[in-house]
Amino acid sequence: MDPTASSPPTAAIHLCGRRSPLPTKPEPSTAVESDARPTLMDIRDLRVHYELRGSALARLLGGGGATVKAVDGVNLALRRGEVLGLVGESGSGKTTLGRALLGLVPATAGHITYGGQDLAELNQRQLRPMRRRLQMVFQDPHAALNPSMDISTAVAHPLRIHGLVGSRAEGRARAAEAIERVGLVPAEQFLDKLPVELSGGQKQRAVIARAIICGPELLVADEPISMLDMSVRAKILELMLELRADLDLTYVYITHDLATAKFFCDRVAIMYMGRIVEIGPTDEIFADPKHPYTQALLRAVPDPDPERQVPRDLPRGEIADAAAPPHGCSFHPRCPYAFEPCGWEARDLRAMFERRWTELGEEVWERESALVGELDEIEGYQEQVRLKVGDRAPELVSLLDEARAHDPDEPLWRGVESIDSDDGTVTVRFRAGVDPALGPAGNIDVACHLHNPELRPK
Ligand SMILES: Nc1ncnc2c1ncn2[C@@H]1O[C@H](COP(=O)(O)OP(=O)(O)OP(=O)(O)O)[C@@H](O)[C@H]1O
Repeated sequence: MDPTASSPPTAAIHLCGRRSPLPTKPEPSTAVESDARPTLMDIRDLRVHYELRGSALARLLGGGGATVKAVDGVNLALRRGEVLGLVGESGSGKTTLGRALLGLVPATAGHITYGGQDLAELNQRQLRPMRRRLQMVFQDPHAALNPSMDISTAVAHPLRIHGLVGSRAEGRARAAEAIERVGLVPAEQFLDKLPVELSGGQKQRAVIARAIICGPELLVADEPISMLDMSVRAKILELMLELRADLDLTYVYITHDLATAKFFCDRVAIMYMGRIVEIGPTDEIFADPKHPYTQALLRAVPDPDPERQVPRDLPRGEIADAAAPPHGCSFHPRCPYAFEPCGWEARDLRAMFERRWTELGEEVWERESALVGELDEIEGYQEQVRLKVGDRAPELVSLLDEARAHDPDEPLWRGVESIDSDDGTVTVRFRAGVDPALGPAGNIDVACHLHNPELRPK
């Protein structure tokens, strides 16, 4: 099989499976090609890491602290007027990246250049005037509106925060304009209502009115339709597209839902474990995804045609612990095409044994685990595993040979450089891993060694 071909692999990926009824994608609002647009915001090597303190007992014993690399080296030029989708599984870092772009979470490192300033270097006071140009639309419109504040006060709130209105009457008039602009007409019917009196779709319109009232340039919309009824989802996206054209907005659209990303976005960036692994024009990524993870994501989208058989293969592992990301390419433990430079390490050997014993059953597990020993000791990033088994070393070498012969297509074997036995110790050495960087594959940028001419299999 050609690993760079676009046929999707067999990994199963967790995604929101519900599809929204969507109208036909509208033509782009301007004749200017998306990639000819000027840059609105330039993000360079952005990192947002969270230090976890661990339990008091763990700290007492000298451990417990860990770092979650929620965003880990993102480079991105956001173009004025585009809709950029951030797509990925839960925990891939989409929300953290979106919030970092607005200065809502501090960057650990890197640069966010906007309006001639580096947002990553500004403190909260310095960020404040920028915030009216950078707004967020949250997933849950019910939680986003204060239940005791009427709609006109809630929508006008940002104007007051930024000192952009002189009187209450002026705030109310501006709120009425914004409310009408988002399709809540006549505005008088909504101004004095409390959120509880509005439907979910109406509330999200009010939230959008609040987001546009200060004249922003960028809206980060975090799953803005996922909590709404199917019947109103498409209407909210259509409204957002209209607002983009009328108000010259740029959107970052965060979603699990590839169907809406396909409809709504000019470009999509696929995130995995804090990094963008693929980015490019939406149509091209959907037609010919380059990264095995993107291929798996697209394969996981339910097919509306009941006649078409979509394989439902078992997932090959879960998304890894963000506090201990895999070495090299963080997708390699799940990737059916992983090969020599992808970053093999001790815990991949452990995962191979776990898969083997799950497949072959209890008897094999009992016999082989007694020989291999505690898998818990095969942990973390080590370029080699040393298993001290005394005079049973030849048996263990035979077991590893047998495991390879049983499943020669298992990618791990391509990463094993050598298996040696010496003085009662079996040493499994792995090939050195390389961190994949985003590089061009046609109009798409992809972080995968399969597309690196210097590394890909000949
Ligand atoms: N305040 C925090 N403290 C510690 N870890 C955090 C914090 N916020 C996020 N994380 C971790 O960072 C990683 C990325 O989380 P994030 O919410 O950005 O992902 P996501 O792709 O938006 O997920 P979802 O789709 O579920 O919202 C996860 O491992 C998450 O547990």
